[in-house]
Amino acid sequence: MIEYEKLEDSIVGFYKNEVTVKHLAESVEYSLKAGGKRIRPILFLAILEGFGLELKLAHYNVAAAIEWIHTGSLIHDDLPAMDNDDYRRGKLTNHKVYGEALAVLSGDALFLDPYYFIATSGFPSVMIVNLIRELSASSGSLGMVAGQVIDMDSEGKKVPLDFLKKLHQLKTGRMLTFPFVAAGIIAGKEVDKLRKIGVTLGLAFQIRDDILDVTADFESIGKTPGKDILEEKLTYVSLLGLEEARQELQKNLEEVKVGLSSLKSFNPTEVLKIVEQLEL
Ligand SMILES: CC(C)=CCC/C(C)=C/COP(=O)(O)OP(=O)(O)O
Ligand SMILES: C=C(C)CCOP(=O)(O)OP(=O)(O)O
Repeated sequence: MIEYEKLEDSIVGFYKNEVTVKHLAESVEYSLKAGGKRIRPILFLAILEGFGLELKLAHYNVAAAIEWIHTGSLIHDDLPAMDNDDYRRGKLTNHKVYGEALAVLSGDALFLDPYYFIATSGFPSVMIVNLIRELSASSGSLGMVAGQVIDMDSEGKKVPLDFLKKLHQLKTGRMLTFPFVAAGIIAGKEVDKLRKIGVTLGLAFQIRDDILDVTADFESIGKTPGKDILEEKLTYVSLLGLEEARQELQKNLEEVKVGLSSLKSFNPTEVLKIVEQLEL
């Protein structure tokens, strides 16, 4: 059973107890504690359990590291130089409260601290190297950052669906694929198959976010709806329309479910529940 309090302790404990620069710790904690669905760390822990592993502190710490990079990316994504958003997770964005300089540095901390946390997790050295390689490739210039650059370049442009799919897979998909790959590395199980499932889930997740931007209200998403249209963002909805975007979401989620059910020595029940919650 995932212990959600333990997960929260791993996510905020390092900043609360070990970071001595007070306003840095406060700014990072503000964004970490603002809420958020925690889908990436929860997926990671649920996959480990699906393979029959008993969850230990080191697993919770890797889960926290995933949430740190994700939260750092949201702080940077909201900056005036990027999406210029005032609200995130139902609260004012980090730069609105702490100013742009500390917001940039808080994001920097959240991008870099995971490597310290994973390196000191106590896993065997080879496993640590593999986790670090995958996390860097998922979040840096081979993954999320590349996706964000392409996303910014694409504002106001019309491009083929394949291009948008690639963009979504880099910007959002990689950080949702990492929980699958990391769990595979730690459990010593089918990493290639898990990676494929993660890529599909990551794409589905961003299609869902594109749909919610048009259909949801502030209370349910905790951020200003309608921003994609305002900023002329390239989305599944702008390219395909709402109905086809919904169909694409469902198609990808079904593919994920089939993939999960095909894994050997794996109980997919809990992970399937998370996937089903993404249906709209
Ligand atoms: C390196 C950086 C800064 C990466 C940001 C990655 C990311 C997933 C941003 C959110 O996407 P979005 O803008 O589509 O979502 P939201 O609607 O939540 O802002
Ligand atoms: C990748 C995208 C679409 C940005 C938001 O991610 P989440 O929807 O997971 O945001 P939180 O719940 O963590 O706030």
